[in-house]
Amino acid sequence: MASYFIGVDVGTGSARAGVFDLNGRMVGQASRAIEIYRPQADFVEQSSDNIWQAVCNAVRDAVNQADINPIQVKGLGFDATCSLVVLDKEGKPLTISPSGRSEQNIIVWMDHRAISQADRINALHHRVLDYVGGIISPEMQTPKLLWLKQHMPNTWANAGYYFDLPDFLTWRATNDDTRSLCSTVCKWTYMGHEDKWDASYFREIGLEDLLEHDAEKIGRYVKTMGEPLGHGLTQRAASEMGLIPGTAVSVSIIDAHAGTLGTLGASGVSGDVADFDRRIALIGGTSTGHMAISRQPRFIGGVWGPYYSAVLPDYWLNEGGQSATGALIDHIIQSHPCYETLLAQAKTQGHTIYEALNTLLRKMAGEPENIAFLTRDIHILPYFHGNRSPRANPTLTGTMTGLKLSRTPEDMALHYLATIQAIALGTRHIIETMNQSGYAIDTIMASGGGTKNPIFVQEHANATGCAMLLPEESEAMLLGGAMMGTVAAGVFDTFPEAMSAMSRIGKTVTPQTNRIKQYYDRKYQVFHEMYQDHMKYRQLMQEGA
Ligand SMILES: Nc1ncnc2c1ncn2[C@@H]1O[C@H](COP(=O)(O)OP(=O)(O)O)[C@@H](O)[C@H]1O
Ligand SMILES: O=C(CO)[C@H](O)[C@H](O)COP(=O)(O)O
Repeated sequence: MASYFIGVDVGTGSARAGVFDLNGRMVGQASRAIEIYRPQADFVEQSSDNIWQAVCNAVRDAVNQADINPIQVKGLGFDATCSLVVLDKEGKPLTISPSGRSEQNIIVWMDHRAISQADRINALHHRVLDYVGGIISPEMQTPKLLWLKQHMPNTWANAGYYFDLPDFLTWRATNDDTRSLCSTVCKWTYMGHEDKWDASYFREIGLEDLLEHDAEKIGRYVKTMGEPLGHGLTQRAASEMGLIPGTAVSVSIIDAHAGTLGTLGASGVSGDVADFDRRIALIGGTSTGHMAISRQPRFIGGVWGPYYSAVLPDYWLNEGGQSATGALIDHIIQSHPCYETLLAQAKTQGHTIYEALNTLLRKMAGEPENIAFLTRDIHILPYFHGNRSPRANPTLTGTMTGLKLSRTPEDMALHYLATIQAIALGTRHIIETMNQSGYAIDTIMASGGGTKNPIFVQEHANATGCAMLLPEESEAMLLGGAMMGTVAAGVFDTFPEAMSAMSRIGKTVTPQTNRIKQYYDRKYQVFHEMYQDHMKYRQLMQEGA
C-alpha cells in the first residue's frame, strides 16, 4: 500500500488540507472558511475552536477525496499564520477581546492594537531587535503580550498557554506543547542560535513573568521543524480527523515559511541545484512574504531576521513582507461601486471576479504587452496597513492619484491593475534592499493565492525584472506541510532530500519588453516620490498641531 502525507495550512481566510504522495503530487484537497472578527479599527480576532473544527473537517474531506485508507496516512505537518492564541490553565479559550467573548481568543497576526507597545520596546534598543530587522513589529508577539498584560489583567492572570497558532494546532493534535523554532525565533524573540530566551529582554520590557517556571506559558521546549511530536496524533484528535492514533506529527511552521519549504529548493527545469543567493520565495496571500536564506546571518535594516534555522536547519532566513496585498486588492475592488454588478456577472459566467477584471483589462489594452501602460496616470502607494518592509513603519497609510468622477467597470479595472502594480513595486523595493546586503536575487519562486492570478504574476516579473518561477504544485504551503510530515515519519532524513524529491518548477514567467521595463522604472520613481510626499504632508500637519 502506498504511503501518503497530509499538509494542513491555516491562512487568514481559510483552513486547508492536502493529501500528497511521496513524489509531491496532491491526490486530495479540501478547505473550510474560518471566522474573523473586527471589533474595532486595528483589532482583528479569531477563535481557536472554530479554526480547529475547520482543520478537522478539511482533513476528513481531503482524505475522502483522495479515496485512500486512513492507515495509509503516515505523517502530518501543520502550518498557520503567526497569530497569538490564548488559553487558560486547562487549555480552554480565554478572551483577548474588548467584546469579552471567550471564543475570541486569537489576536490575528495583522492586528495592530499593540503599536504603542512596539514603540516602547523599540525605544529600548535591546540586542534581540538586531534579529528582527532592527525594529520590532506590532504584528509580532511580545508587543501583543505587553498589550494584554496592560489592558486585560484578568486574561493575564488566568492564562496558562500563549501559543503561536501553528504550535496551538500541533498541541491540539498531539497534546505535546513543544514550540517550533520557526515561530519562536520569528515572532517571539527566541534566540535560536543560542538556544535560549533572552531574560534581560523580557525583564526590560516588563514581561519577566513569562519566563517563570522555565517559560512554561510561552515555550519550555523548542524544537526544529520535522522533529516528531509526542506519540503522534492522540486518540481524540485522530477521531476528530478520521485518522489513526499515533500517526506522526511534525513540529509546526508558519504558513509563509511552509510555502518557502514547498518552493525554494525546487530543482530547475534543467535539474540545476538551487542557488539560494539568487532566489527568493514570494508567498502572496492576504499578505506577501519574501523569504531568502543564507549560510551567514545578514543584518538588513527593515527586513525581518536574520532568523536562525527558521526554514532550513543552519540557514539564516531574511523575511521581507507586505502586510496587505491580497487584502488590499480585495479592499480596492470591493469598495468600488461596480463591484456587486461585476461579481454577479462573473458568477453567471462561472468566473471569479479576478478573471472578469483581467478579461476587461485585456480588452482595454488590445495586446497583452499593453496592459501595464493602462495606468500611466494612476498611481498607488500601497501602505494601507502600514509598511512591513523595508520601511518598517506600521503607521503609514495609502495614497491614490489619478482619480476621476467615474464609476464604470473600466475604472474599477484600472484601480485593480494599479493596485497590483503598486504591490509589485513594493516587492521590487524589498528585493533591492536585500540585494544591497549580499543577495543577488533575480529569481522569484512564487506561490500563494495571488499567484492564481496571471496579471499579478506578470506584473511582478515586469516590475522587478526577475523571472517568476511557479511551482508544479501550486498549493506550496500544503506541500511544505506534507514534507514536514515525511521528515517526522522518518521517510526522508533531511528537508533538502524531501524538497528535491517532492517539489518541481512548473512554469516560468519573464518580464515582457524593454519598453515595459522603462515604464516601470518611471513608475518606481513615482512610488518613491509618493512616499516622500506622504511624509511631507505628515510633517506639515504635525507642525500645525
Ligand atoms: N482564483 C483567484 N484568482 C486571483 N486571485 C486570487 C484567487 N484566489 C485568491 N486570490 C487572491 O489571493 C488572496 C488570498 O490568498 P490565500 O493564499 O488564499 O490566502 P490566505 O493564505 O491568506 O488565507 C486573495 O485575497 C486574492 O487576492
Ligand atoms: O507574518 C506572516 C509570516 O511571517 C504572514 O504574513 C502571516 O502569517 C499571514 O499569512 P497569509 O497572508 O498567508 O494569511
